[in-house]
Amino acid sequence: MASSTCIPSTFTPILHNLTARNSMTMVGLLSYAPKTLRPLSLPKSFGFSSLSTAAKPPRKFFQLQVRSVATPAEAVAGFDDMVAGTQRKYYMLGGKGGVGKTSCAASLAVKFANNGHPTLVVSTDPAHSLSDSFAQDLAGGTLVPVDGPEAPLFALEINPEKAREEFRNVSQKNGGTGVKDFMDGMGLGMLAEQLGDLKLGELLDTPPPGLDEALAISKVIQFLESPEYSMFTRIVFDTAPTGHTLRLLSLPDFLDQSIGKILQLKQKISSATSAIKSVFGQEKPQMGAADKLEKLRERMIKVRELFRDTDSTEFVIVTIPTVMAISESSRLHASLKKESVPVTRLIVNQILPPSASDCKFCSIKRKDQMRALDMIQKDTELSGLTVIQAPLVDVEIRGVPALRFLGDIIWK
Ligand SMILES: Nc1ncnc2c1ncn2[C@@H]1O[C@H](COP(=O)(O)OP(=O)(O)OP(=O)(O)O)[C@@H](O)[C@H]1O
Repeated sequence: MASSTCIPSTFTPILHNLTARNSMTMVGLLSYAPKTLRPLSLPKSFGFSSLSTAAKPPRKFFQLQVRSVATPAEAVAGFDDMVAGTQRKYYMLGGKGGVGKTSCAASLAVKFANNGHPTLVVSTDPAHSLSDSFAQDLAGGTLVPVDGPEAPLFALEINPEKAREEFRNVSQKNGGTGVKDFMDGMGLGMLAEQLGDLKLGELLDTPPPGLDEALAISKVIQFLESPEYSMFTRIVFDTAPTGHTLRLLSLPDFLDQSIGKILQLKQKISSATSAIKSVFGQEKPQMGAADKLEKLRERMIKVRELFRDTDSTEFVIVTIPTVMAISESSRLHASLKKESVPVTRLIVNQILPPSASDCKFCSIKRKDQMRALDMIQKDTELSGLTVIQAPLVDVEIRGVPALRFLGDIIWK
């Protein structure tokens, strides 16, 4: 089957060279025709084997060597399903550190935008790399437009520390030392002892791992409630590494419980202090903060619902072909399944191309990778997932053209 596509005429000589060496050279560079276009038909079933960099972009995307590697992604991934409809959908990409979560998330966001979806890509990983991936400064915790794609694409890097600080302030006013001091001052020591039942002190002093992530996602939900965000029909999350994600899944329940207790206590404090106030004329505790806490609790419940909503949400696991990464992905999938989080796709990233067999080191490495891929087929957790194989390319995936390039390989 041939697919019609375009090549910038300014780069034709390079294409000719490549074509002369190998007639299957062209697939990867076709998407990167920026201004002057010339239609060209090429077989769709060729994959990339490597990409080499020239001095200046976008030229580097035209020095591409392609072999007739059938891209397994093609038959199974179903990007058409992902892009269909204007109802808002959320995609969460997660996996072990360094496997390519950010690159895959950013490439998906670019692809959605280029398919007409106003898209938001959000990083909730405390170690943000979206800015690096888009080669643009996206820091600051607000919506930043990404230059390049056809439909609007915005990025948001949530600052989890700031979110935690906010939470801490609010909680302290309601049930932490703020309330404790207040109650001690009021001679309400007995009531203060009830604070011992709360896991709140523990929560504030040694925040459970994953709290940052939960708060970051809760922050996103807060943003999404505002009209400014209503335009987005696709929202892609670049999440923190596996450990955080697993802890995050159990966290909403934990926080929900803790906050529920705080709010009950607030009720008691409120009635006790109003009685005292009527005698001594003291100030009431600040109730605005409790409302904020209630809001946080509501958002936590929404986070939990969002993660489990099969109609609008999909969690995509990203891995690499090593035994360690695949074992971790298997555990991640088991945990996601247990929590009823919808998962259908597994991206196996950074697969060495067959051409790597020319080098002894690469050839051994590739054999290892093939064994790891076999492991997926035998793994009871992973074998049922749609596996998308993405090649290791020999240039860093940075900037919208590069992400578009990667996106066209992965998301088909
Ligand atoms: N298929 C690929 N081919 C070549 N390089 C890749 C590929 N995928 C990712 N990379 C590179 O690997 C590095 C790590 O990728 P990325 O930041 O996407 O991983 P991550 O899983 O988000 O990492 P972290 O867990 O640290 O956030 C980057 O330099 C990226 O350009």
